[in-house]
Amino acid sequence: MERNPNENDFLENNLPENIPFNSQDSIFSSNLFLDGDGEIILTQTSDKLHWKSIESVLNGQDPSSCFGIELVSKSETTLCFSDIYSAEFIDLGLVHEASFRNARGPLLGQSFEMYRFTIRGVQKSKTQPSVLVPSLYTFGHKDAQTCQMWVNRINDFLNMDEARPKNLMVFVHPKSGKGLGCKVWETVAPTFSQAKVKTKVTVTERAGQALDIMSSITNKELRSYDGVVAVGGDGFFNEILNGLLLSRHKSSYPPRPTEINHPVEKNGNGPVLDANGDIRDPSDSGEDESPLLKQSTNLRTGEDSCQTAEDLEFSFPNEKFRFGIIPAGSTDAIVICTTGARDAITSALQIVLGKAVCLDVAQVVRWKKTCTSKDEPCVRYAASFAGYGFYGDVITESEKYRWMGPKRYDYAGTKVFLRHRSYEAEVAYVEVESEKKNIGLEKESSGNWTKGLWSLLKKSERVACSANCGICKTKAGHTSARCPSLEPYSKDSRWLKSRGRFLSVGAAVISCRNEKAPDGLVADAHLSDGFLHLILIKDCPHAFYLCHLLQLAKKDGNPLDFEFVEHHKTPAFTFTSFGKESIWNVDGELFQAHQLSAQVFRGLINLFASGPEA
Ligand SMILES: Nc1ncnc2c1ncn2[C@@H]1O[C@H](COP(=O)(O)OP(=O)(O)OP(=O)(O)O)[C@@H](O)[C@H]1O
Repeated sequence: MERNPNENDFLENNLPENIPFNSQDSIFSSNLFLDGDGEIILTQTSDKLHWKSIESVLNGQDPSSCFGIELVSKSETTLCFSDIYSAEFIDLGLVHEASFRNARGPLLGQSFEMYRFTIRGVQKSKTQPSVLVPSLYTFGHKDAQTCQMWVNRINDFLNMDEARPKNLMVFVHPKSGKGLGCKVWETVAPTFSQAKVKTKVTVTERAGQALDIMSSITNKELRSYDGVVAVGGDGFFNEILNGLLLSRHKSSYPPRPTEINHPVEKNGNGPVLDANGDIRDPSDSGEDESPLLKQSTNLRTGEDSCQTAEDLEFSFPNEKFRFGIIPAGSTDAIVICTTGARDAITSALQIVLGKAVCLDVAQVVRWKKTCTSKDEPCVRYAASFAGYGFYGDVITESEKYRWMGPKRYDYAGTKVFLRHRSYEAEVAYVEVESEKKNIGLEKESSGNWTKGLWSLLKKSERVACSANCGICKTKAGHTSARCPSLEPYSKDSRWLKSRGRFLSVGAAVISCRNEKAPDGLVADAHLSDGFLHLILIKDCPHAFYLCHLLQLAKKDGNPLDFEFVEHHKTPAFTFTSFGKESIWNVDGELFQAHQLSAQVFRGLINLFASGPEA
């Protein structure tokens, strides 16, 4: 049937009988021209756009292959509104008919001059399900008004979606990773303008600048934004997170190590129970509170605070205000764990589409910087990891070689590994009921450096975090940032203690997947499970430690299934060093602490991300 592409007409109530649309679903339909394809019928339903080639509609056949010639385009496409981020009118121009592909390559079809509009959406990469790829469709019609009407209809839909950001603060770290921070931003900036998201961009000139801006911005101004985006690495994200939380998150601190009076001893042979455990409620901190601790309590109750009532309104978790990360760093573990990919475009698309995922955040409180310094609490928030010993030494060493870029971690890691130092320390952590059975199993299978039965059971129980993760969504749990009255642990919580020589002490908030450790340090850590995954690596022969590191570097490896490795899921722990060393690594940044404690706040922040695809 010969059709003139300029004879576009509305087909609603006028569709030929053989058009397989459910007319009840169909809100609106038009006969349009799709660039690179030909005439189509575009239909809008309550949640998607759908188009079908007019040829296939009229002839009831699929024209994607004809006489051995394969059409480049598919005859039928569906685009959910949740996957669309832009619709734009683009005036008069050429629109091309379907191109054919034969053995010699694509052949161009006829072209027509028409008014046009574009729709931009996303689709999953065929090879990597977590990677999003932008898609662009150009439609044509002889009548400008028809094009404009479609653009308005689609934009009305997109504007109704309150999850999508309209106004964002963006911080770009130009020297991040390989020094490509600005280039990365230039690559993704068009996505934000296409999606009509306003951005206030600051390219940092020094370390600490983003923190200063985030902490000094008034809450009123902050509320005019839908979130803040870091273009950089984990350390840069950490700086922004701290800038926002340090002055605004209201909570009492976890107890200091000296407050854990009678923790249950655990000398590497399973726990020894002590009925006299007396743990003070951290909110009853007593008279010897430091000024900072007092300030925190005041912030919580609102008493004697220098902040105005308006300032107090910016609370956490905050459903509206989200964080975003566009990866440009050396490790980018937070991006990999929250999007499943290390891809700037994927991150940008997830941001403009308004995806959301909750993230646990650890509050790390340093009580003593060195063994001789005075008690003075100093707080840092961590979104991925806090570690001592090996991890602290690697970060200290790697800072000397920042000029090497991401390779500095390999070099520093090798140097520190060859030194094979261990550190005397004491760690106390809150026992979690559901974890008791694991400790029992661990004890039963002890006696070997590897854990035999225990490792098999643990491996089969592993559930990695993924998009729409059931574990992260469970409301029940020992801790919830959504309910500020709930502390991560209670007055009755029992603390267990481990003292000895450690190669490292680490607490992972998330799995910490990265390109060097494909499953992360803790494969079954979740974005919002409400746990710190405490990993204690006891002093062991050099070769055994190497085995642990090799397992860490392997896909489906078992880095924690060694007798010298303890893994405890806990909402809080304390740490005291018994040597001179006191270097911690908090989200990849140096933090000197001789005595510290940490607690996790479940789902404290929201991120523009959808979680990794399984
Ligand atoms: N303009 C700047 N010049 C120097 N340092 C900066 C600047 N802006 C930010 N920083 C600091 O640089 C540190 C490292 O940044 P970032 O995390 O982006 O890079 P990275 O260390 O290469 O990546 P990763 O943390 O993923 O390993 C952060 O602590 C950040 O505060």
